[in-house]
Amino acid sequence: MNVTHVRAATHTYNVYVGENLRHWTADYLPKTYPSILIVTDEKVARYYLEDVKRSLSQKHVAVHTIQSGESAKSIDVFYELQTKAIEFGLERNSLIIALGGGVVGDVAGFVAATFMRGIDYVQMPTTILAHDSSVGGKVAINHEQGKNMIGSFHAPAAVIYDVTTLATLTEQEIRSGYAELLKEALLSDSAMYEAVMANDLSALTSEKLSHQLISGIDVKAAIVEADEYETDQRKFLNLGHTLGHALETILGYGSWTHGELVAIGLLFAIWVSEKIYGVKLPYNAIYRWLKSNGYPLKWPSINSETIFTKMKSDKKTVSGTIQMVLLQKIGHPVMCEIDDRHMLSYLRTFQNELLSSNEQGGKQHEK
Ligand SMILES: NC(=O)c1ccc[n+]([C@@H]2O[C@H](COP(=O)([O-])OP(=O)(O)OC[C@H]3O[C@@H](n4cnc5c(N)ncnc54)[C@H](O)[C@@H]3O)[C@@H](O)[C@H]2O)c1
Ligand SMILES: O=C(O)C(=O)C[C@@H](O)[C@H](O)[C@H](O)COP(=O)(O)O
Ligand SMILES: [Zn+2]
Repeated sequence: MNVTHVRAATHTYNVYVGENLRHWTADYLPKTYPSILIVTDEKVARYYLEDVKRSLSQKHVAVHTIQSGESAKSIDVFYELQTKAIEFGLERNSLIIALGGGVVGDVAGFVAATFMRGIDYVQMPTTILAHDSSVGGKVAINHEQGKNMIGSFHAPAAVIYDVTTLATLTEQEIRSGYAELLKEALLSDSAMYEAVMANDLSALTSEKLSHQLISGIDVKAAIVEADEYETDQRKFLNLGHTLGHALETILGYGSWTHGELVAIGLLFAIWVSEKIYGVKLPYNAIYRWLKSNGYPLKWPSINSETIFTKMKSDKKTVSGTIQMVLLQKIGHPVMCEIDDRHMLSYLRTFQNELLSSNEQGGKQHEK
């Protein structure tokens, strides 16, 4: 088992990564809690809920199972969970366990952040993507006009990541989660980037995957430790998300996965970086890797103006100007202010280039 200690400015907690940890949940909780509410989703419940319940058998435990998928990051599910917490009798010293992927973690975490003005919660991630979402304390629900618009920072009391649960993920969810690993690699260094790109997702061993998840968690933890509340370098963790979040909102939550759209957003960020800084980044290699691993790299049927308008409501926009995370080279992210005229033109040209490379089966892109 691997333990990463996250020592952020105002919170310290452990991230445990290992096999079968769900059978020993009580051993990894930071303290004893008189009552616990487990929040999970209907798919995860089928596979793993009983194991977690059994591992807490001596406690006062209730379960609330929400629908599976992005649509659960809603004000209705948030309210439903608050009602459950009140009716079950959760108190200030109680615990919420978020057993599931990023959706369960984000909505249950936001309930924990706000119930009685904040109680403890523990993340038990069950997706590859949730190596990212379970660390760092960003919790939120969506507004129909914008992704994660209603939320808070609320650090977990611990993260218990049982990597054996990843065996039941679909190929699409493996791809989605791996996009965030690619993001962390691009923020980190060439060694991690090469290691991530060296894998064909259909042949990924659980040993290699665990190793890479730990690297991803370490990258994320280091950034969160340096800037817990995103006043500065934590913004870099949004690489690929300016476009990704806009598309997710416009397409309707859950019609594409978060990671699939982050993957397109990463390509766009790299493409814009090459244009603005005149640098050569591995656009072609990443395009080919994504393509050969089955990522849907088609441009969704939305025009650039609509996407541009949505991008302007990104959380990093300052005084109406889009601030986008770009790369000067691998491991060197920068924040770049992009005026409206340039951003619109980048979106249009990138859309056309992506379309034509898809038609030609991945034509080499020229800087
Ligand atoms: N808070 C953060 O820092 C942060 C970071 C990245 C992403 N996110 C958020 O995370 C969400 C995406 O998370 P996700 O990709 O984990 O989605 P998810 O939670 O919807 O899980 C994806 C799907 O896999 C199923 N599933 C989960 N675990 C499974 C398992 N072990 N076996 C089989 N099926 C399983 C779920 O039921 C769901 O259908 C987005 O809302 C995104 O905004 C948050
Ligand atoms: O932890 C962070 O900080 C991130 O930006 C991680 C992202 O992968 C994640 O999708 C996050 O929820 C986006 O945050 P937001 O503030 O842009 O909603
Ligand atoms: Zn993300």
